[in-house]
Parts: sequence; C-alpha cells; structure tokens
Amino acid sequence: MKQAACALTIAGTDPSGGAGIQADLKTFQELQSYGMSVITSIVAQNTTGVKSVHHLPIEMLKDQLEAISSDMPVHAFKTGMISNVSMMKAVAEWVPQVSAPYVMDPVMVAQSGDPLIEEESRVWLRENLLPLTSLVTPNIPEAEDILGESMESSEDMKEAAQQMVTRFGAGAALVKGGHMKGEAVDFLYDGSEIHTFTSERIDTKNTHGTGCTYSAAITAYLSQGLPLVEAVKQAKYFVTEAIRHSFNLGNGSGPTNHFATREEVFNKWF
Ligand SMILES: Nc1ncnc2c1ncn2[C@@H]1O[C@H](COP(=O)(O)OP(=O)(O)O)[C@@H](O)[C@H]1O
Ligand SMILES: Cc1ncc(COP(=O)(O)OP(=O)(O)O)c(N)n1
Repeated sequence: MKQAACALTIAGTDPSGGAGIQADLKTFQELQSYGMSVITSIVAQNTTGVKSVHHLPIEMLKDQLEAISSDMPVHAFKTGMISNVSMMKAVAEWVPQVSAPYVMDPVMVAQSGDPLIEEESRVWLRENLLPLTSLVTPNIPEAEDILGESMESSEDMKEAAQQMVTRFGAGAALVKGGHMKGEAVDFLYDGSEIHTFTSERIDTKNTHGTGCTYSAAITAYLSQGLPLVEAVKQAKYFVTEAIRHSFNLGNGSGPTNHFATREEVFNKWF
C-alpha cells in the first residue's frame, strides 16, 4: 500500500475560510497531501478584519502537538500565527521531535491591519524559531520587521532573503513581493543562490489568505518530496491561479480560490 504524504499546519483559525488553518487544510487537500492541523488561537475574523482572539491554553497546544508526533507521520509542516512567546516555546521544544521540512510563515499582521502576534514575541521568533526552519516566507512588512530595516527595491528583497539565512539562521528564505508595485515577484535564497519567481499582478482586492495558501502549498509539495525550488515554483502557480479566480465574497478583501487549478471544475465555474 502506498504511503500518503502527510502535511501539518500549526496556526490560528479563520471562520470565514480564507486564511489560517482553514486555508492551509484546503490547500493540502487540493494538492493531495493528507492534511493535519494544530490550532494555536481561535480568531473571530472575516474578510473585513479581526473581531477578537482567544489563545488556547499552552497545555492544550502541547497536547495537540504530542497527539500528532506520538501517532502520525509528518512529512512536512508549517507554522502560521503563533502569537506569544509561550506558544513559540512550546512549538520550538516540539520541532526536534519531527524530522521533516519546516516552513514558517511569520504571520504578524492581518491584511486588515489587525495585529496577530504580540509585540515582544517578534524578537523571540527571530532568535529562537527562525534557526529551526527549513524555509521562512515573509512578505515585505514581515521581512522589514524581522530585519529592522525598510525595503524598497528588488535588491533590498534579495538582500533581505540572504540575511535571513546568513545572519539569522533560517534554512532558506522566500521574500514575497505581493506588497510591491508591478509584477508579483518573489525571491528565494536557498543558501547558495537567489531564485526568482514572477507572475503578472492580478487586478483584484480579493487576496485574503494569499500568504497562508502559498506557504501551505509549498509545505504540501515538500511533504511529497519535491526539492525546495520546484516546490516553490509549483506553489507560486497554485497561489497565482487562486488569486486569479478569487471569490468576491464578504465586504472586505475576499478569499482566494483553492480549487482554481482543478480542470474539471474550470468550465463549470469560470
Ligand atoms: N495581486 C496579485 N497578483 C498576483 N500575485 C499576487 C498578488 N498579490 C500577491 N501576490 C502573490 O501572492 C503571494 C503571497 O504574497 P504576499 O501578498 O506578499 O503575502 P501575504 O499574504 O503574506 O501578505 C506571492 O507570491 C505574491 O507575489
Ligand atoms: C489565523 C490567521 N493567520 C494568518 C492570517 C494572515 O494571513 P495571510 O495569508 O498573510 O493573508 P492576509 O493577511 O493577507 O489576508 C490571518 N488573517 N489569520
């Protein structure tokens, strides 16, 4: 019997289904990895913003992590929203138990501008969690936050990707250009060279959950054994199509479409 590729997300929730755990599980399913999830925080949010956040007790987070590693295979995992140092410590202590690629989406602020991580945890994340990663996937504001420097150009993005690896110990770094003008260009530094991933910029306000979806797609492909550069290449295609066919739902920034690449539904929907 063939073994399933198993992907795990450790993140917060989005009841409106566009970001967080919900986006990650949809992506894993769509890309045919067996999806598993450990919830850090329950977030009352939708396309317009965050109403309130409830952090699960640390023991509950530890129990969920233990439930996975004591029983299930993990072929790759990602983290999203980990709001405070106590939760980060629980994750950092657990990471060595699984020998699988670790993709960190260093979630800090929702698109609505609402903070998703406590101010003082940012330094802890950089100094203690970042060195455990196989890949970190910051957008421009997150990269600026981690490095403490502002970024304006492609050269700044490439430099930032290199610094995440050489100065802060990430395994690799993908700096995403969704917040820049012009084409949507992302730069990956894999420890030896810079790889560039480019797509056209799609004219839409409906990009809620793009970062979650992108990092989940990379995680799914890594769980299936793809090499990092190929995993990012295929994930970039997946997220671009998800944005191209995003849903105009809700009153704010609508969610991306996780089934956009399915041929059989394409004719029915688009
Ligand atoms: N309007 C858009 N058209 C095409 N690609 C986009 C658009 N906005 C973001 N992207 C791409 O989506 C991915 C997520 O990037 P980004 O929006 O920067 O992350 P985040 O959601 O974490 O802020 C990147 O590959 C980025 O280039
Ligand atoms: C629970 C939760 N995690 C992460 C985010 C941020 O998601 P991201 O993919 O970066 O997308 P936007 O912030 O651009 O919507 C979130 N909102 N909730």
